[in-house]
Amino acid sequence: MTSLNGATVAITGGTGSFGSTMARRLLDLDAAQVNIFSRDESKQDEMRSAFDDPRLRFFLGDVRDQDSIENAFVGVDFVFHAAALKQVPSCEFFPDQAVKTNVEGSRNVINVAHNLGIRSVVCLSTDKAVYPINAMGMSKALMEKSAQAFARNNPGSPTTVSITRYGNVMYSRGSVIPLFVRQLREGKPLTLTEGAMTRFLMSLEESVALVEHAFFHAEPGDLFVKKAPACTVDTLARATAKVFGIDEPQIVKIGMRHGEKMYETLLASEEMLKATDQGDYYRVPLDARSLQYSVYIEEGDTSAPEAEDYDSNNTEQMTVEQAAAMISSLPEISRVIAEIKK
Ligand SMILES: O=c1ccn([C@@H]2O[C@H](COP(=O)(O)OP(=O)(O)O[C@H]3O[C@H](CO)[C@@H](O)[C@H](O)[C@H]3O)[C@@H](O)[C@H]2O)c(=O)[nH]1
Repeated sequence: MTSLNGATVAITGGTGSFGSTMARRLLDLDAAQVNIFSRDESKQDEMRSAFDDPRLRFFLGDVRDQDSIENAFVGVDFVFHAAALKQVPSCEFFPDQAVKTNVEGSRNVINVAHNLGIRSVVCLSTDKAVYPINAMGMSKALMEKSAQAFARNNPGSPTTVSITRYGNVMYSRGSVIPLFVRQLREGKPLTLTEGAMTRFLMSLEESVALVEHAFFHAEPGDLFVKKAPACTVDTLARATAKVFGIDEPQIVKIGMRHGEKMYETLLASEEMLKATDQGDYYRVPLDARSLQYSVYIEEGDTSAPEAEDYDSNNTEQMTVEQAAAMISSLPEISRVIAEIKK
């Protein structure tokens, strides 16, 4: 199989922002069947009626429960694993829950895929997994490690496990752009945590293309990172206001939230050293050195070269105009503007 045409694909967390965008893309690519696996029956119901496509199948379950995963994975060729606890504050308050879903749940997904001989599993990760300071990022970092350890320890597996790591996806559920839009519509000031904070910005549509690439081209344990521009939160607030014709928005400063960083890193300098530049993204191959204890201790990497990391401060920085152009191209923004005009 060299394309997704005619393929059966399972998406864990399939009702989320990423999962449902991927589902739409797969249907457009003529996938034979797309299995949506998630916990929330009402979101499944909404998605069922919004898509109205018999190729979508819905499976209730939880990545913490292997039996429920198996149900959804029988006959599947590819898995996109997007199910996660991803809110920084909730993981901060309930870190053990983040471990159960993001670490143990991911391991279950990989194990079931391996047992069923599924061709490829792509695990969704985040820049918050790099030099993590909050429980969400730490649990995602462990998910990445466990995916890589699977690849290292199971060279004969029929299943290629890889990782795609992204920065902030614009307009994803619960994120800051829809919040700014709501505040603008209600005539309220924009709440700014810390104006100088920077974030990578990318759209869901461009992000899912990398998952497709990983399905077909990943070597076991590969990590793919989508390159993206960034901007400060102040620029982001002004750009969102500009899209609605407001040049000087009212802004209140609320201060940094629990577990936040001033900037995010998509690739650590150590990863950057091994990365190959593939145009729109970087590929970091698995470090497949034997972890046999003496080799690990006595034969480190002697080259000790230097590299910079790839972070939201040293990537391309957008101006208000550039960020506004990016925001106004989002389908959600067109919908809001059409609603306002009604
Ligand atoms: O009222 C607010 C809320 C947020 N921010 C700032 O806006 C930026 C983006 O915030 P948000 O959209 O909440 O995203 P993050 O907290 O950066 O996390 C998102 O982006 C990650 C990828 O980096 C994903 O993994 C997470 O699931 C997702 O919530 C941050 O600098 C916030 O400090 C404000 O200025 N005002």
